Amino acid sequence: MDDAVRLESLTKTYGSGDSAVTALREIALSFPRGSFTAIMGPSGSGKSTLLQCAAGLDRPSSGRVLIDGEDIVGLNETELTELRRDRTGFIFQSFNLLPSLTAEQNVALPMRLAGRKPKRATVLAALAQVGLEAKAGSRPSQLSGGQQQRVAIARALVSRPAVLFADEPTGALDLTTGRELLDTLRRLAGGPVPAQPGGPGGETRVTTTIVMVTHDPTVAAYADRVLFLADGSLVGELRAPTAEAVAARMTDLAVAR
Ligand SMILES: Nc1ncnc2c1ncn2[C@@H]1O[C@H](COP(=O)(O)OP(=O)(O)OP(=O)(O)O)[C@@H](O)[C@H]1O
Repeated sequence: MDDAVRLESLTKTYGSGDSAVTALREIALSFPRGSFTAIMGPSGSGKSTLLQCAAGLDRPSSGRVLIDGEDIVGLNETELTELRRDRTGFIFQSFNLLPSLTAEQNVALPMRLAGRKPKRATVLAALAQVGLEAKAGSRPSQLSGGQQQRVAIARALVSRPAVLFADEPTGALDLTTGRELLDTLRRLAGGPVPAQPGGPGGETRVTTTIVMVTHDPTVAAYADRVLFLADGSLVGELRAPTAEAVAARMTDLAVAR
């Protein structure tokens, strides 16, 4: 078994009776370890619902979600909390860092809140994974937006999760900063990163599995696979995507509606 995450016949319906909305229909998908997948689709197609169900933040109506081979759908609330803390990481458009804490303290916070005392070396290693070991003592106000999002990634990685879920992770960043962040994500997933003059390099390779929702074809093109959703169903996939090919598929989906 080398899937970090597997979805089997995943269906999610909100509400009931006449007002029922089926947000996901029988989705079957595998996310191999070390893969970087983008999920795209028109507004309301089920992207966020898929991410939330796969991450154990929401419960599917039927079907299975396997993380590291374990079905998480039958877990109780305590077990789900542990799963979210130990086996999955989540990053959002907003960085959600505590302004009064240093980068190092922000990264350590989830483990501390869980009553654990993370080793300093573990926290610094997570910061090193995102190229920020030199900023461990900086507070968010002393960091750029891109650096703050990297701290949020390090915080998500500190428990060495099986998978990192990202919902519009570059949404609050300018173009250049967003690209740097996507290069970081691609490096974490073990993919090739184009050489950048003066950019970071030579760091240890670690393999993370990344599942990212985005509206932007340029952002999706950083992934090694793009999945397309429409009306809750999986309607296509592109491997080794280019921004142009992704944009063309999205136009086709909009026309088909
Ligand atoms: N809590 C909820 N209660 C009822 N319906 C919901 C709920 N959350 C989502 N939906 C519905 O489920 C469908 C899928 O929503 P979802 O947010 O997953 O789509 P999305 O592709 O992420 O959209 P967007 O790109 O606009 O963020 C939509 O029809 C939405 O209205």
